[in-house]
Amino acid sequence: MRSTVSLPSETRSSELIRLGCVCLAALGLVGIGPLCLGEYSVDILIRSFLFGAVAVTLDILWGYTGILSFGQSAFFAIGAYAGGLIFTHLGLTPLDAILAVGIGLIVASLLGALVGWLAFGYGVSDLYVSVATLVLCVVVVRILYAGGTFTGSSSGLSGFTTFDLSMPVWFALTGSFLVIVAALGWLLVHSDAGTLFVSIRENEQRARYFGLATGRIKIALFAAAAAIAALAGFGYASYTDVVAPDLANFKFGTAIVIWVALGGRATLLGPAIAAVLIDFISAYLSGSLPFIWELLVGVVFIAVIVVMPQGLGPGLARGVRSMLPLRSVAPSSAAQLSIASQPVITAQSDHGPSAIAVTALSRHYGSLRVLDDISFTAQAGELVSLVGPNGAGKTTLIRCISDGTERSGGDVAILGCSIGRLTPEYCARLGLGRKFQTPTVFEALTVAQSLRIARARIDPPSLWRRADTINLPQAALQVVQATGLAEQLANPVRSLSHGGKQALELAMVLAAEPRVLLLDEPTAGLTKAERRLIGGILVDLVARHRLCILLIEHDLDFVRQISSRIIVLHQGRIVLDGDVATVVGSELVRTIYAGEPQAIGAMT
Ligand SMILES: Nc1ncnc2c1ncn2[C@@H]1O[C@H](COP(=O)(O)OP(=O)(O)OP(=O)(O)O)[C@@H](O)[C@H]1O
Repeated sequence: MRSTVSLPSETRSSELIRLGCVCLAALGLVGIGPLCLGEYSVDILIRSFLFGAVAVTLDILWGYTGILSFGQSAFFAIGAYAGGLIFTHLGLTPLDAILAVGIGLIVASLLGALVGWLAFGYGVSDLYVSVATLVLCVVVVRILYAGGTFTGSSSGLSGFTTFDLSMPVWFALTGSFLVIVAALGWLLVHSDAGTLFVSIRENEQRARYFGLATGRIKIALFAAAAAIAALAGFGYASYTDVVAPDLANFKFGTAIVIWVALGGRATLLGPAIAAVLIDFISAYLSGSLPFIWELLVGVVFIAVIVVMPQGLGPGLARGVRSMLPLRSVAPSSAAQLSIASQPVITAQSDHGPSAIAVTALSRHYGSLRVLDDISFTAQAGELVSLVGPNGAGKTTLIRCISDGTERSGGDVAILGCSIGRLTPEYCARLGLGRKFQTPTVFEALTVAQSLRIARARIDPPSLWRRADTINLPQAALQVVQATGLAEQLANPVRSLSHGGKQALELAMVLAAEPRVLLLDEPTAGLTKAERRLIGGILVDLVARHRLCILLIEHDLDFVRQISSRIIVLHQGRIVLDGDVATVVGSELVRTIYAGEPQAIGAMT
C-alpha cells in the first residue's frame, strides 16, 4: 500500500505572490534608478548588477549545495572574452553577437562540467573542489596571457565595437538580468530540487544511499552556474568594451566568495545585495581612499564574520520580520495524512535468486583483517540477525554489502546482480536500503523534506515546483505515525530527539521502497513501545511483502523475538549460522559472549 502525506499547499502560492511583488518592486527601482542617480553611480551599478548575478550563482553552489568554488571568476572571464574576441576579430553583426554568446555559454558549461567531473569524483574531499577551482583560475589566466595579440595577453582587449545603447538601457538590461537570475534562483532553491541540493550539502552520503547520483547532480549544477556567470561576463564585456586577464583571477573569485559570505550563505538575496553594495561602495572608496579602501573592506568583512557568522542576510531578514507583521508559515499540524490503496512493495517470489549472496568476502585495512572468507545467502522473506561482540566486523560487513568499492575480495550479489565495484547509489538502485548505526539524517531539512528526499529517485523532484504531497509506502507511514513524526512534519530534523532521528532514518529508508534492507541497530535510542512497534513492522515487511532484512542488533532479546535466522560473527568470521533455537542454545555462542554476561542472559 502507498500512502499520501498531504502538506499545506497555500504556503507555496503565498510565497510565489511575495516573490512576484519583490520582483516588481526591484524592476521598478531599476526603472527609476537612472532618473535619481548620477551618471557615475549608474555606470558603476551596471557593472555591479552583473557581479550580483554571479554572486547568486555562487550562493546556489556554496550556500545551498556546499560547493565552495573560487572559479566563478574564470567562467565570468570566459563569457567576457567570448564577446571581446568575437567583437575584436569578427565584428558586431547580429550573427556575431549570437556566436559570442553561444561560444561563451558552451565553453563555460563544458569546462564547468569537466572541472565538476574532476572535482566531484568519489573519494575526493570537499576541499579538493576549492583547490580545483583555484587552479582553474590560474590556468585560464595563463591561457589568456599566452594568447599573444589574439587575446591581448596581459593588457587584454579594449576599444572593440560593441552595442550602442544608452546608459539607462544598459542599467535596465543588467538590472533586469540580476532580477531574473535571482528570481529563477529563488524558484530553484525553493523547489524540490533545491531541497535536494541542501540534502547534498547536509549529508551527501545519506543521499547517495537513497540511490541519488549526487556527483552528476553537482556536475550539472556547476556547469549551469558556469554558464550564467559566462552570460554575466558577456554583458560586462559588451558594456565596458574592455576585457583583461584579471577578470579570471582568483582574487576576483575570492571577492565573489566574500560577497556571498557577507550577504549570508543560502539566503540568495543577501549575496546579490552584498555584491552590488560592496562593488558600488568600493568603486567610490577606491577613488577617494585609493590606498586603504581594500583594508577597509577587509576590516568590515572580519567584523561581520565575527559578529554575524552567518552574514548580514539572516540578521536583516530577522529584523524585517520583527518590524513587519508577516504571516508565518503554516504549522506542521496543518499537514494531513491520507491513504491511497495501491500496491507498491511487490511480494517477491521465493524461487528467484537469493536476495543477498555473499561469497568468500574479505576486508582488510593494511595488515588488519577485519573480515575473512565470509559466505552466506539470505532469501526474500527472511529476517536474518547479525550478532557478535563489539568489533566483530558486523558494520564492516554491511558496508561491504552496500558499497562495491569497500571489500578487499570476494563477491556480493543483490537479487541475483553482482554489485561488482558499484558505488552506493548504484547498489541502492538494485533494491538495497541501508540504515546506519548512528542516525544519519539531514539536520537542516524538515521531517517532510527528508521523507521527500528519500523518495527522490522514485518521484523525481521538480526544478521549480514544490510538491504538496509525499507518497509513502505503508511501512514508512506506519513508522511516521507511530513514532509521532507525523505531528512534526514541518519541524527541522535537528530539533528531533535521538530516538526521533532513528525513527526518521528508518522511515526514510522504508520510503525508498527497498527490497533488501540492511539495518544497523535500528531501534537504538527508541522507547520499549517504539521498539515493539518497529519489530512488528519489520516482521510484517518480511512476512507480507517478502522483503529480506539483514539486521545488526545488540539487544538479543529483540533479536530472538523477530528473527527467522541468526548469523554469529566473531573476529571477522562467521562462527554460527542457524535458526534462533540453535544459536540461542549454542555453547560456542556462550563462550564468545563470555565477557558479556548481559547478552548471555538475554540469549538464555
Ligand atoms: N576504516 C577503518 N580502518 C581501520 N580499521 C577499521 C576501519 N573500520 C573498522 N575498522 C576496524 O574493524 C573492526 C570491526 O569494526 P566494525 O565496526 O565492523 O565492528 P562491529 O562488529 O560493527 O562493532 P560494534 O558492534 O561495536 O559496532 C574494528 O576492530 C575496527 O576498529
